[in-house]
Amino acid sequence: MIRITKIFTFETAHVLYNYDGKCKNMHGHSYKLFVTVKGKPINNLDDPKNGMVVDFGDIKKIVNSEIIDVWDHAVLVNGDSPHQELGQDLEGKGHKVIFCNYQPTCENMLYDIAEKIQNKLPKEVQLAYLKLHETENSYGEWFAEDNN
Ligand SMILES: Nc1nc2c(c(=O)[nH]1)N=C([C@H](O)[C@H](O)COP(=O)(O)OP(=O)(O)OP(=O)(O)O)CN2
Ligand SMILES: [Zn+2]
Repeated sequence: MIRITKIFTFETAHVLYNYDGKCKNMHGHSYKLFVTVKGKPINNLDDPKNGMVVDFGDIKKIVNSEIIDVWDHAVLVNGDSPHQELGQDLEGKGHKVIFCNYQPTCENMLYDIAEKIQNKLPKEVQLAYLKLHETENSYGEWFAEDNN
């Protein structure tokens, strides 16, 4: 079994409803996301993907379409909180708003990312690990063995 990792960056704003610190204010991060999948490398001379667990390019397509294209330069708001109104106001003024059904912390974003990616991976490949940096010094991790 081999693990392979692809790294992504995206620029996203968020606002934490009822948080007791500076992040109750809308602000942005240059998020850095590490996506690690595991599987057995293909061993077949006739397969163009010979030697690969999965083509890095295929991971890129999945993560881009599920996460990066959706969240990049958007603002994440907790749609299950009074911030729903704030989000609607911004959206009405032409801004890109993502209404989450959770508080958009690093932790909850990881759960969401894991669910979205797992649903799209080929069946012979498993999501093994995610790491999401909010800042250079603050990050969360998701491990398959903790969540399956
Ligand atoms: N457990 C969590 N704590 C905090 C989260 C979070 O998602 N999970 N988020 C925030 C803020 O959104 C933001 O990330 C600020 O975090 P923090 O590390 O406190 O910010 P700094 O600017 O001090 O970061 P440095 O990298 O240390 O400069 C708050 N807490
Ligand atoms: Zn933040």
